[in-house]
Amino acid sequence: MKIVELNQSNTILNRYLAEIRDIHIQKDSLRFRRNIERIGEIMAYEISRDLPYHPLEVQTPLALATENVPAIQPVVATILRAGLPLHQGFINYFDQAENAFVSAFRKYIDEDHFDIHIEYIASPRLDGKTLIITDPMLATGGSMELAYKALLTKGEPAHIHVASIIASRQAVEHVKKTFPADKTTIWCAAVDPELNAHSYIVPGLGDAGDLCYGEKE
Ligand SMILES: O=P(O)(O)OC[C@H]1O[C@H](OP(=O)(O)OP(=O)(O)O)[C@H](O)[C@@H]1O
Ligand SMILES: O=c1cc[nH]c(=O)[nH]1
Ligand SMILES: [Mg+2]
Repeated sequence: MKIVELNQSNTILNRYLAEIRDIHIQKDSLRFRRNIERIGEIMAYEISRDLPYHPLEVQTPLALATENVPAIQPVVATILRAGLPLHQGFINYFDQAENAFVSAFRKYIDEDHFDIHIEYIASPRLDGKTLIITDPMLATGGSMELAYKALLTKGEPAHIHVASIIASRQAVEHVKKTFPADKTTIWCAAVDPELNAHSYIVPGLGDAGDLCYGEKE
């Protein structure tokens, strides 16, 4: 399975990544959401390199020009709620994309134990399409796996791009085990080494959903 770790290259993405991790800057929730959206735009640009292309003739005021443009538009799926600003970044670039939404949230049984609940799915048919599943945090990988399984009820995609901003090493291994190796690519801005007892990514950034939209009860 191909795994792309974008912070291994020096680009402006690393500035936005540093800002969403920063305990002081991340308190500005408008900036936090906008940084996540900007990272989504950059990830969409990077993933666009992997799409099929075909030549398109366009009429300029002076003559015909030919440009190679993406031959397909992906389906951009996201996991509510923290995925929303990342999703917006993706569709800023893939502006003709179809969209899918899945809800997944951790329901804690006690401090360190939780079940993941999927209660909502809205998706087009996925057969033969390129599916991008976006979620800023890939901690255990459980939400991503369950969201993918829920999306499979809408058909079998031809290719799957898993796009997360911060993934734990453990979650990358989990996706490798639970997604089809021959047609899945993992894209992340950073791979972090650990999970804590609460299954939060360390160093990570904290709770992405709460930082975007406030604490939930
Ligand atoms: O890899 P996992 O261990 O499943 O954890 C990652 C999930 O946790 C976060 O969502 P959360 O459950 O906090 O919901 P929220 O977006 O409503 O805050 C995040 O956006 C992922 O969906
Ligand atoms: O580190 C983590 C893990 C799950 N969800 C988050 O928002 N952050
Ligand atoms: Mg959350």
